[in-house]
Amino acid sequence: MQLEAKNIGFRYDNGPWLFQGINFILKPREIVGLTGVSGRGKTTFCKILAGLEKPVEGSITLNRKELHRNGYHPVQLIYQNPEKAVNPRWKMEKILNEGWKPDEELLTSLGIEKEWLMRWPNELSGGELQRFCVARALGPNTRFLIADEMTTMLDAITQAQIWQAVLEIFKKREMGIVVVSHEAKLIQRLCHRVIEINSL
Ligand SMILES: Nc1ncnc2c1ncn2[C@@H]1O[C@H](COP(=O)(O)OP(=O)(O)OP(=O)(O)O)[C@@H](O)[C@H]1O
Repeated sequence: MQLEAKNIGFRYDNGPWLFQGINFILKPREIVGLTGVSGRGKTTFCKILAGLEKPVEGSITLNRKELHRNGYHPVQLIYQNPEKAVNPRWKMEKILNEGWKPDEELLTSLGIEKEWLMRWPNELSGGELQRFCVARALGPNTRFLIADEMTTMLDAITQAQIWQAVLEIFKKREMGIVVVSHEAKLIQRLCHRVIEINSL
């Protein structure tokens, strides 16, 4: 099982190319850091990897097969801002169970309190909301996780708790993870290798 980006090129509308000719392979049990100057297209590349944006050139394959957007996607993306990733008209319980039903053990390891399930998204802090987005993304069919500044907005304790829970699942399930972060220390601590988007 491998996630492969082949010869990827992208530009918005008819604007300048953000990047071209990107080749990248992510394997199970691998954590890869993705860095690069702001605005070079890290988030855009993450969206392409997760099938949320179509590349203008090249292809994304999982086990050499093209990915389709119907059903639960095996490549899950977590953004920096959880508010943008949830439906504000749904209560947290519905948001959590959108793709699968996370078990108690996962909820506890992510520090999600039962009482939060009955709230609306705007009744939770950013850190509390992000825990839900992480739980939602870690369904049994997730093979690759793309963490785009996933814990950037959070304090050090919440950041550590979330990463500990994610790393446990990473080991159990033999997933692959891409970590986008401007924090050199976090990248150094988590990643087996680091790539720069400009040099891909
Ligand atoms: N929907 C869009 N339409 C047009 N341009 C866009 C769109 N989304 C992003 N861009 C532009 O594409 C470029 C790359 O954006 P992207 O968010 O991928 O960069 P990034 O490397 O992740 O930046 P940062 O590190 O600041 O998050 C930016 O110049 C941005 O303004």
